[in-house]
Amino acid sequence: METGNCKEIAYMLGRINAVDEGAAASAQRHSDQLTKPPGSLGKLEAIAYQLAGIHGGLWPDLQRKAVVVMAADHGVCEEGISAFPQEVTSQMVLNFLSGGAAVNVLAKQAGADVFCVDIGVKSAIDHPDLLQHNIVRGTANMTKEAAMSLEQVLRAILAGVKVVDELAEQGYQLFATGEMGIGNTTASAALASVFTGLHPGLTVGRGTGIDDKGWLKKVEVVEKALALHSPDPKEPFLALAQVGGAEIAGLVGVIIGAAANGCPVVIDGYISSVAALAAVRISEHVQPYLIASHLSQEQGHAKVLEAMGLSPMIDLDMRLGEGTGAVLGFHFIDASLKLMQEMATFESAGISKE
Ligand SMILES: Cc1cc2ncn([C@H]3O[C@H](COP(=O)(O)O)[C@@H](O)[C@H]3O)c2cc1C
Ligand SMILES: O=C(O)c1cccnc1
Repeated sequence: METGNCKEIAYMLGRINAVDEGAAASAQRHSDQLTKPPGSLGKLEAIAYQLAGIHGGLWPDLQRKAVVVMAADHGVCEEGISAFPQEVTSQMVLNFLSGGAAVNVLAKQAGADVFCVDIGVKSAIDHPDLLQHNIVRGTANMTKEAAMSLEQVLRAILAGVKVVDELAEQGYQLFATGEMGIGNTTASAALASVFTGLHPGLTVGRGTGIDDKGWLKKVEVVEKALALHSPDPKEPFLALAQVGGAEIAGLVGVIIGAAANGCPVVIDGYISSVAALAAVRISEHVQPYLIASHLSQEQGHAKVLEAMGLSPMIDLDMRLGEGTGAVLGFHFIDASLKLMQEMATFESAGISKE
């Protein structure tokens, strides 16, 4: 492994501070004085305590929001595991850049900005708004060889960290993970099996909408890749190289970067959650910075979230990715903070507690 990049990642991990439990406890004390039975706002309360803990006081300003969409291609597409052709990855990149994708619409509504990154797209795309961080022109077919080298994984992670460092420098305070990569639910299922120990029959989903026959094939493909590489769950960097994807590694960097900058990061669906689980396996210190947004329809998502001790805010039967669920989650984060800041207390409203 290239020692320079290893050192840089170790340095990033060292920048992650423990959250302030005292601030989280003060947030809860404040919340318990508001005109509602304690705990009755459920996860909206829990999120507020978590945000106070991350911020180190009451209340963070999270006006400037960014969703980072990592795009990459997958060699495993050769095995016929997606309902859509590989070209859709780069076609969708252009769609993100012209503002026409679902995530663009939802981000605009939530007051967030979309940043699209070429981290592993097969052919170069020349566009002034595309963040150019390509580390591989499409991964290799994981059923035949490692998807990437360890070096490429490290470079992808560092690229994700760099993107977030620059956005944090520009004043962004809240991040969401998004991705685009035809075939990436196959890589995600393989990694989910590695990290949870679940059989591919429980981690492989329908992705873009494959039928029963396609699903059986996809399970076989993941089984074959796992049999070839025998990835070790205790070696997350290597597992990412063997059966991962460049956008998944890039999102690991986004998550580490957000935590290192003291910013909460909202996790989207299956692919993003697998990236978050890989990040947690790299360093458990990132976990307190994670907020799960929605429960994807993709089989295995609930188990991946459970493995990190996360519980999603919403379940809208979505299965799109791009960061769509995470950006919807921004609304609930805003709602949580507004409630804490604007509700009356029992005392100020003259309401009896007992
Ligand atoms: C038009 C279109 C837009 C998308 N936006 C996200 N995805 C999602 O579907 C892909 C994963 O599914 P699979 O593993 O089955 O290929 C990813 O690109 C994911 O972001 C899309 C897929 C399509 C077709
Ligand atoms: O949950 C997701 O992120 C997802 C599910 C299916 C297809 N693309 C993304």
